Amino acid sequence: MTQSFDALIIGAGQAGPPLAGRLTAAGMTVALIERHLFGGTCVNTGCTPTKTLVASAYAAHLAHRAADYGVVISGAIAVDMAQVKARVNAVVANSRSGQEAWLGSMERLTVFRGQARFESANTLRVGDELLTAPQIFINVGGRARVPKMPGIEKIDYLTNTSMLALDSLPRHLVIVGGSYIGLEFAQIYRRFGAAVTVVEKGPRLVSREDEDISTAIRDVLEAEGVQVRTGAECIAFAPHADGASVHLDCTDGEPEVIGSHVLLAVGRQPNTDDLGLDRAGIAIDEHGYITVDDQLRTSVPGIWALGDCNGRGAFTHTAYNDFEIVAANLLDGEARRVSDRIPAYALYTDPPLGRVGMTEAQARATGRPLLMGTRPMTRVGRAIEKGESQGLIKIVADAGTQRIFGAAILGVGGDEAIHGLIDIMTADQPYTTLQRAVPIHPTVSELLPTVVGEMQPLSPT
Ligand SMILES: Cc1cc2nc3c(=O)[nH]c(=O)nc-3n(C[C@H](O)[C@H](O)[C@H](O)COP(=O)(O)OP(=O)(O)OC[C@H]3O[C@@H](n4cnc5c(N)ncnc54)[C@H](O)[C@@H]3O)c2cc1C
Ligand SMILES: NC(=O)c1ccc[n+]([C@@H]2O[C@H](COP(=O)([O-])OP(=O)(O)OC[C@H]3O[C@@H](n4cnc5c(N)ncnc54)[C@H](O)[C@@H]3O)[C@@H](O)[C@H]2O)c1
Repeated sequence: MTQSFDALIIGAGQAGPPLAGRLTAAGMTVALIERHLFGGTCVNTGCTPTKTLVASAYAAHLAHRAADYGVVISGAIAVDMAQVKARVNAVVANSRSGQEAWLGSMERLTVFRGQARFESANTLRVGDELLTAPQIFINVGGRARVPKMPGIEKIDYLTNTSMLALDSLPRHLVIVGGSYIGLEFAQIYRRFGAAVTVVEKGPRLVSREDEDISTAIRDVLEAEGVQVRTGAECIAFAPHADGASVHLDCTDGEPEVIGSHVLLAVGRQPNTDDLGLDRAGIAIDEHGYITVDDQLRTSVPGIWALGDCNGRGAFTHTAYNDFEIVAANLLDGEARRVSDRIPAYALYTDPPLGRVGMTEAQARATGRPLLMGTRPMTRVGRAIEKGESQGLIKIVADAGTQRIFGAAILGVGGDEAIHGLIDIMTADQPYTTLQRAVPIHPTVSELLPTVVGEMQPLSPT
């Protein structure tokens, strides 16, 4: 039997549930289909568990540094990995069950458990059920990409999902991929006491960032004992008595690393391959991302794609912003667009990297006259007082319009302090407005007016 609704939502990740809330509140009947865990990637295998692990790793790190603060710990410092995992599981379970309870209590919402597939442009199949609606919202997210790499099928590799099942310390964790996922896990497990090697095929870590930022992050990780191997262009795997061997073709260093565990962190791929998109005629790009316009409409009228699966963002806040855009356009008579979004994100190494807008390289590529200000965290009082003065602040602005183009705050509290700049960019105000504010002392944010006040013309190179 076919059941009819006003709208269907596929996926209970970051955009689907709040959209269900808005649509049902507007009086619509909605079916939401989830095949696995409520909360999707962020809650279950992404942000929430990893940032909970970051907190445990920070505690371990600080315990080892206790003497720097005049604190005496008598006896050995140990990490109980089973306890660490139990803490993660509790935080995740709490978040997931909150999400599930919220959806369960939503009037006019029917939740289906199972894999949704398109039968046509207005009908989905979920097991034996056929669901139909004039509007369909796709929020299917993504999963770890496992590229064809020589020997990969012969070893037991881990992904961000299976990493979370570990409740003992790897002897030597080899991480393939030196970007967000790889670097967060690298520092976490190094601080827990594992030997860690990061193998990155590119010439530097987090290559989307400017070179000075990449270098500063590498310095932080290496100072803690993480081995970094960049330029690893010819990676191959083979089973080994101690786990797995990873053959490298790096410009320097040993040509082989033996790891007890191998984590693949080489990017994500959208969950669009088993959705029956072709039966609805929904266009995808060459990587499987659903093609959308500036208002997140797919190539088929009445069908939208939100979150990681549309390739327009890869973060929880961008997925949530997709929900806000679609809801505003459909229900509030607004005309919000993805292209109005100022890119911002954080990398949760310690210290974290807070980022907004363009990198210096991207700003230079505009050809506009630029101003740039930088300040090492060794000249930020709050960082010195906390004994955490690694990193730097860097702000680039348009010399003509006085608008900030972008900024990076790699330093203690950088993930929070960056919001002062996100806000002024969103308000479309000149950087001089920042200099009228009276920031609180002592904070990292209080140095932002100083950095913009000291900006100098950037010579073209
Ligand atoms: C290790 C890691 C750490 C991360 N840390 C951060 C961070 O600190 N900050 C940040 O902003 N982002 C972070 N991210 C990224 C963030 O998790 C994602 O951007 C976000 O979860 C995307 O949300 P989404 O709603 O698009 O998809 P998801 O959260 O992936 O949700 C999609 C849902 O759809 C369901 N689904 C898929 N196909 C079907 C189908 N056919 N039928 C029914 N249901 C289906 C899935 O089961 C899933 O529940 C991290 C990611 C990883 C992997
Ligand atoms: N703090 C956060 O917000 C956060 C944290 C983790 C993940 N995420 C999200 O998850 C997404 C995926 O993260 P990711 O780190 O897996 O992917 P990524 O796409 O950011 O980086 C993949 C890295 O792997 C390298 N690589 C690719 N193929 C390789 C190979 N064969 N051998 C060695 N290195 C190789 C790339 O050069 C790149 O540095 C991110 O785009 C981000 O949106 C966000």
